[in-house]
Amino acid sequence: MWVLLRSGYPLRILLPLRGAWMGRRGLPRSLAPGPPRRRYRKEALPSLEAPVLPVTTTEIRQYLRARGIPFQDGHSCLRAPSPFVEASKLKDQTGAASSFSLFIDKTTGRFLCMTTLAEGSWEDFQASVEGQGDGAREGVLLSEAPEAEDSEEVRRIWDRAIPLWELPEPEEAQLARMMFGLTRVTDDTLKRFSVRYLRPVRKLVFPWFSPEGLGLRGLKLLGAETQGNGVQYVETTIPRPGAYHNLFGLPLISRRDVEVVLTSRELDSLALNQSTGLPTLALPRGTACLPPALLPYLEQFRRVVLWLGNDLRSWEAAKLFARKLNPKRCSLVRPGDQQPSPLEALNQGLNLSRILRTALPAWHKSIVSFRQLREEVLGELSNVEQAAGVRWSRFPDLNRLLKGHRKGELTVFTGPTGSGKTTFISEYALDLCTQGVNTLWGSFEISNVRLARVMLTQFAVGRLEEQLDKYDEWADRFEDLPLYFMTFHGQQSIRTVIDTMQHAVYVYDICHVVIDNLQFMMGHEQLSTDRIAAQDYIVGAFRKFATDSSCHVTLVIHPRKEDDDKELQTASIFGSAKASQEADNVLILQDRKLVTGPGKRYLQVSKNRFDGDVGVFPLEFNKSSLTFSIPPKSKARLKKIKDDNGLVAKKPSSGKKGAMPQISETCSNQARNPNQPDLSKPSR
Ligand SMILES: Nc1ncnc2c1ncn2[C@@H]1O[C@H](COP(=O)(O)OP(=O)(O)OP(=O)(O)O)[C@@H](O)[C@H]1O
Repeated sequence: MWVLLRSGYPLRILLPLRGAWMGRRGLPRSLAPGPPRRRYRKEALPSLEAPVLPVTTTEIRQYLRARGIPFQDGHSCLRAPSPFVEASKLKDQTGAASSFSLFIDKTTGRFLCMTTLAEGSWEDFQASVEGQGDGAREGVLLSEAPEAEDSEEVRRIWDRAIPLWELPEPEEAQLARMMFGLTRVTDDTLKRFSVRYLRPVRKLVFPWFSPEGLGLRGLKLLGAETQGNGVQYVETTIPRPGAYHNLFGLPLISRRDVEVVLTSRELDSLALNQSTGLPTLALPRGTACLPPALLPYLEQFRRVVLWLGNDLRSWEAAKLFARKLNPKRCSLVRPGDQQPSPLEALNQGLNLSRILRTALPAWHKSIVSFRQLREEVLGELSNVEQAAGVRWSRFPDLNRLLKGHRKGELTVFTGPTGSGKTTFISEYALDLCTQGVNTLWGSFEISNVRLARVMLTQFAVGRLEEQLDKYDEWADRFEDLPLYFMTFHGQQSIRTVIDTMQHAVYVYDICHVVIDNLQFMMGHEQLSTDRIAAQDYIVGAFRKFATDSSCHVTLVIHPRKEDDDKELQTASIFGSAKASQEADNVLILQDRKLVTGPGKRYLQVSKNRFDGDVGVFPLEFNKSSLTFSIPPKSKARLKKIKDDNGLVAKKPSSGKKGAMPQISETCSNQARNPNQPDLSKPSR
């Protein structure tokens, strides 16, 4: 595979480093290729470069027409003859399919040549068309064939793994089938998909074959661990997840197939294919993301059914992925009691073809009737907890007040200068990110290095300066988080920032963007003479982005100057009331103590559009770990007392058993602090 080390977007990816994953794979030493090794990769994308404006589909079309390059319009890509085919030594002359083998992503302009597997950015494509091709091909298209050590390991594992039915002991085979829920999956199906079993570690092995059948590119190992009454699956991929672009099942797809069912797990694809006979593909990273690099492989399908799982998160992911695939050709299987995941459905003896027939079209016109919405409303009602969003693991009080972190919302966060806003919001976002919320940071004030240092310290919950020998271990784990940083620093135009965010949502399936802070977008505005109008415009742009992209935006805004002895209120947010009206949630970091609660700060949730609960809870800062979350053991036990504001906090008690560990109180919007403006009427 070829990859480019250049892109027009000011995003920097934290690429996972190698080395430590060998331990995490849990492979026996005999299978591990020698002592742990560490290789640093080059930055995939430049930092601090002037951002290049993204290209639009119209511009791509105009460019191709102006250059006399014929093209066909596809679902997510344009297809054109590949300028890389001639240069290639491959002699694939199978006619029309290979003559239009270049796929150009309509949203990003990135290209992939299916014949040579060359890929690159829109600028690189232009460079090769405009005669700088040879240089570009040699200099920019740097070869990234699977790394030799990976290939060796892939080969070693694959050779050691055997088909399930070749296990010498029938009991062992039976146990393995039970662990993976494969009792109803036949040997024929396992054979067709070339699934093997690695006995020493009791893991299933799913191969990743090159599209042209040129060999094994990678593997996914799946382990099953019992947890309570259920089973938890643990995945490991080679290469690392960010480079693992396997659409499992691709070798079984024929060029004539026009319909496919996408699943989030290989096991589901086995079940579906066996019981319906339909072409099925499993996404490499489940519901976490649909990398655009895979879209060219899905272009041939006129209909795509997404059946990703049986929870609300799978449903949300299916809706997001359908946008990329072109909703007009997508149908979605809604989770429900009678519509579990495909493997479960097979095991329960349900009719999978019938479930597929109930799939709902993903495409909605601008005006919909309740009939089209009723299934979605039912989904929310029957999954109340999931509908409340992802819950924080470090901040139970935030769960109590906000209930969770939901897609498509705008959170405005403010607090006095230097009070610890960045530090708090860093931990708040990190908490969600560790739970699989794909996060993009826009830190305009402090450098990404400093921010990453703060986050890493919070991640390790301790000072790393004093334990540098542990640095690699923590850094390796940190790099596996779905965390990305914009490389902007200082003033930026809102248009560029929003374009970058849109790009990140498309490419990395970002669900949470943190902007620290809004003031850095004010300077470049045409309207800078009227700073309040400029801020309103910017807040409106973030609001629209959050809604349209179904992505949560957390926006840090400085407060207006107020007397030091006064607490901040919603009305203290700099600018007009627009920010608090547009926001779904307003959080205020109060730079003072909650009467006798611990810590010198407290967090106030002063608006909560989801269910109206507002309230306060104290934050205790730990200087060595830079965290505000209270470690469960040392949680202060508190008893109720009233603070000046009429809000209720609880006072530390002697720590007797049974005392409440929580120190937050909620109050409904009706019983709010009289100093707060009435926010019960949403502006939208
Ligand atoms: N509760 C706290 N007590 C003491 N120090 C803190 C606390 N919270 C953060 N700090 C420290 O104060 C410094 C400033 O914190 P931070 O940058 O998070 O504040 P901020 O509110 O974002 O600042 P600004 O208003 O400049 O954006 C950091 O060194 C941080 O470690």
